[in-house]
Amino acid sequence: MATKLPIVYSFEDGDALSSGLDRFVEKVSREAIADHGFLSVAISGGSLPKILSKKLAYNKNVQFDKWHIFWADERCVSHEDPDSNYLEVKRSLLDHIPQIPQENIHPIDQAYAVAKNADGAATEYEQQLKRFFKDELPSFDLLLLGMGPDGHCCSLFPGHPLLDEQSRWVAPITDSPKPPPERITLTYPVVNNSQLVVFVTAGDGKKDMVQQIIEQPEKNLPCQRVKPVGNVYWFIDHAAAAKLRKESCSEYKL
Ligand SMILES: O=C1O[C@H](COP(=O)(O)O)[C@@H](O)[C@H](O)[C@H]1O
Repeated sequence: MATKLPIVYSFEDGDALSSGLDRFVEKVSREAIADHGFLSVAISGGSLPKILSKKLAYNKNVQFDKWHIFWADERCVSHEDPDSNYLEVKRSLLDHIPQIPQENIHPIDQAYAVAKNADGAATEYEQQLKRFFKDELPSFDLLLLGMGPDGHCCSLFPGHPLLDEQSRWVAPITDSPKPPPERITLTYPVVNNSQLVVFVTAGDGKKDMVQQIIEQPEKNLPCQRVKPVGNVYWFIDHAAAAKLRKESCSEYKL
């Protein structure tokens, strides 16, 4: 079977990137809700939540009351800690959208996180997924992922044994090269059973890695191992796209 190439959209600046992403997410949400009544989405931390929320948090055309929000990875810290991916998504998105029912927001368990018990937190999060997806391998409508400067996504780091995890849906990590060391992450069986994956990244500091990931597939970096059921999209700004060949980018149209 032919390998599907990622679809790359490059935008003039941060504002244009957020607007383009907003329209795309609105469309994915509308289609998922029309198809099965809800949108299941897992979101990363890092720089993504702010870029995502800039426009989406004020979008009145999205049926947020039908959203179920999960985390693609999380750090084992309290929900009030500045390192918490939950806190970042809460502040930038959830606090502006009261329509999302509290029971539709699915963060990591606080007690395990505060105790830095990554194994307990991963096991408990897997239970949350089992309840929501009725014991079937999770099939998110949408994964919104960031990309670290080393090419990591979720908390799946280059060269780490977790890249080969096949049995757990959510895995603990206690030696993350990027602090904090204790985290949990979705694994590839779940990531690659998603319907759509959207990578979002911006800035000059990401341009070398974006070029490698898009134009040197043989590197087998963590972001390159993401092969969902549907397409992989990249939403980036011109600064992050600076080293890409023109042919690597597509015209953005919905
Ligand atoms: O540690 C993490 O880093 C990545 C990338 O973050 P960024 O700030 O370079 O965008 C993020 O996607 C992941 O969720 C987070 O835990």
